[in-house]
Amino acid sequence: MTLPQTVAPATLHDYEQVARGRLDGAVWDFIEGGAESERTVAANRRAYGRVSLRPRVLVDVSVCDTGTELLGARLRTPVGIAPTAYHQLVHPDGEVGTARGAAAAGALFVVSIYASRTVEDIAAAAGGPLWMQLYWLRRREALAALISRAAAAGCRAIVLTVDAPRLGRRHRDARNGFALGPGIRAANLDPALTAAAHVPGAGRSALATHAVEAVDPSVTWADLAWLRERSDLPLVLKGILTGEDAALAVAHGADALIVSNHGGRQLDGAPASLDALAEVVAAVGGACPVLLDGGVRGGTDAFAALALGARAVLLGRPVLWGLAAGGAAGVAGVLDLATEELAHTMALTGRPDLASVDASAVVLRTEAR
Ligand SMILES: Cc1cc2nc3c(=O)[nH]c(=O)nc-3n(C[C@H](O)[C@H](O)[C@H](O)COP(=O)(O)O)c2cc1C
Ligand SMILES: CC(C)CC(=O)C(=O)O
Repeated sequence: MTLPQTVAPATLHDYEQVARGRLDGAVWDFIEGGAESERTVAANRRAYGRVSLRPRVLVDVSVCDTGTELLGARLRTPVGIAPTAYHQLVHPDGEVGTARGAAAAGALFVVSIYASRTVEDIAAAAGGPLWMQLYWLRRREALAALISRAAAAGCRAIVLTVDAPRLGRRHRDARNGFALGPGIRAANLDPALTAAAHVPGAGRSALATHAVEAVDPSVTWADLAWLRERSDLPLVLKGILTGEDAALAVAHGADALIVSNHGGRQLDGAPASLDALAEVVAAVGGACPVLLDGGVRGGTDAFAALALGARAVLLGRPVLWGLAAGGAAGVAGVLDLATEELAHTMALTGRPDLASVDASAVVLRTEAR
């Protein structure tokens, strides 16, 4: 599928407009919405407005190289795909389309535990590195089975999301009584495990009900050893927002961290991920790569996060906009556009490669109180 002829997206928000016109209102609310007052959703975006760039001039920028390395894999772009659930909500190809788009753009794809296509089908369509994201399920044998399956399919890292011992209170989904339709399911889990996600109820989100049943809120740092015993794959922790937890993650041998507030969908009142980045990078002290997601809506945002110490940035909602707008071509379009914008910002700031995109390239002002 290709984008309609009449649409020539110039920004990621142009994809958002196309997606909005195509999606059912409750699905749209599920994607766009956040927890409670959605103030962290807003904070994520506002933070990029407080960034000033410090351009250097008379630097040879005839070639701007966005290539990078992450956990041993070469990537054409540091802009990758954050794990988001149930891609078939927005396009029939689901995560297979997303994997094709990521391959076309040379980008990392982090596959959600709630992918609506099997990890084997996704891997067959992929051309670059895939990482598998997990929530800590109460049923540990299901978790162990999925880890083995992901490794056998060729996933190169396990990403454990640590900011969701329970699901954020998402008022839009509760009001909509949001539930999954019969045609969409978590393709990599036993259907019994996600049955509750299909049962609508007035005034509540079926996904929230399901998460209470499925996810173990008692898990602690000590349990990471259990994961380590089951897999040699690098372990990435997603959802770190403080220096204290970053230091604990390093002490527990994490191979990478993702600074993330889950796109403002978990703790309303959590800081903008961009504001949390410097604290985490300082605590990690170069021990492992730090990635960031949350509110990245173009190459200039990516540039700011990279300058403040992120090795890569991940897009959540924009990838779903691209998939809804044009399947694999839409996903590739979103990633290519963000990467082109990044290269453009690198040229205009006199930073021809990512090594030169350092702290001297930006000023992040603090928010006035
Ligand atoms: C519709 C949707 C579903 C998501 N599903 C997951 C998920 O299954 N696992 C996870 O770790 N994070 C999930 N996230 C959070 C994203 O990985 C990411 O942290 C967030 O979307 C980044 O913010 P952005 O959307 O502003 O780019 C989801 C986000 C959205 C919007
Ligand atoms: C199905 C949900 C639990 C996925 C998720 O993490 C989210 O919606 O933010």
